[in-house]
Amino acid sequence: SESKPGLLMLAPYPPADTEALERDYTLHRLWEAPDAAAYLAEHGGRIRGLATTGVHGASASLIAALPALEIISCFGVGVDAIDFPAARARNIAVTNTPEVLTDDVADMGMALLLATARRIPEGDALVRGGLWTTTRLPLTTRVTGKRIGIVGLGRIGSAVAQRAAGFGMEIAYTDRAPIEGTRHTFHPDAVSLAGSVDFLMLCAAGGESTRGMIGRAVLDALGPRGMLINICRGSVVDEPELLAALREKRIAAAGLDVFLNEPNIDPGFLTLNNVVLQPHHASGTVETRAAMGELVRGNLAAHFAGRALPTPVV
Ligand SMILES: O=C(O)C(=O)[C@@H](O)[C@H](O)[C@H](O)CO
Repeated sequence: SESKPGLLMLAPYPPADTEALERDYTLHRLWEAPDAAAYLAEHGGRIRGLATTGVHGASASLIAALPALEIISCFGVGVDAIDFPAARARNIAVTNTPEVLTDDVADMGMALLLATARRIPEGDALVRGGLWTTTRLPLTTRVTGKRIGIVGLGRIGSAVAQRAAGFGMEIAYTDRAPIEGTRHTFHPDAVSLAGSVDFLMLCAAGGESTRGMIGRAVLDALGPRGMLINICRGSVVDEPELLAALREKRIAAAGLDVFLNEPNIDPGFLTLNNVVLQPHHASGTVETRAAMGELVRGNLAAHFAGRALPTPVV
């Protein structure tokens, strides 16, 4: 039997995190297996832990292929890629990395909002292209004092609100229900919210309950001067509708860190000049990824030592 618990990794972690895990676990790197199904058939019975990411999660079929699985530890706060009914049915613990990434993700939200409103990538391209002597960047859109609508006033949404307040912005939000103790204006749905703001910031959890919630009605309510920022999950947006709204200028612009089918996103985004694109990197700072790695290891170590889990997903 393996002296160190078998740990299956679905996607590479930062090298320092993989090295640290290697010390305490028998690592199985599924992405290196030429035939994943054959690999799981051979080694699945010895896997007690599963190390996932916010994007590479645990399906019901993968969980079924791991009869000895005890814990799923996600390198990320978003657990929409994990099949919870399948995990619960086997009493498998699930953990994630909340809080440590909140500030960086909220910072990316404001960075995308400012880059989109002030057309910073276009200005950068104009100067690099040597066009400054002949071309003027069109006048852009003010952010300070404008109205922002936050879809999902959780940890990240609240951190965005805090930053938006620093820009003197008027803050409104929608969520499943009004949030106790907040002074921001509540809207019962995203259409009503979008109709009353200049910027719509998406900070909702992914998964079935929010899939495609930002569709044509919300985009048309946001309108031809409105801008959409997405720092949560591509699945929250009806992407073909977003592409059409951007092409037809039914909304002014968008700043996007997340998409459907990452990293093979819809090529329709690549030719638009009214969208700022990022490679799902909102938590991608040295500081935050190190803290996320520590939490992943902390949860695994606690589980295998029979201690309380630091950040269980309940
Ligand atoms: O936390 C999440 O849910 C994320 O999506 C991101 O912080 C990570 O980039 C992702 O988990 C990849 O590791």
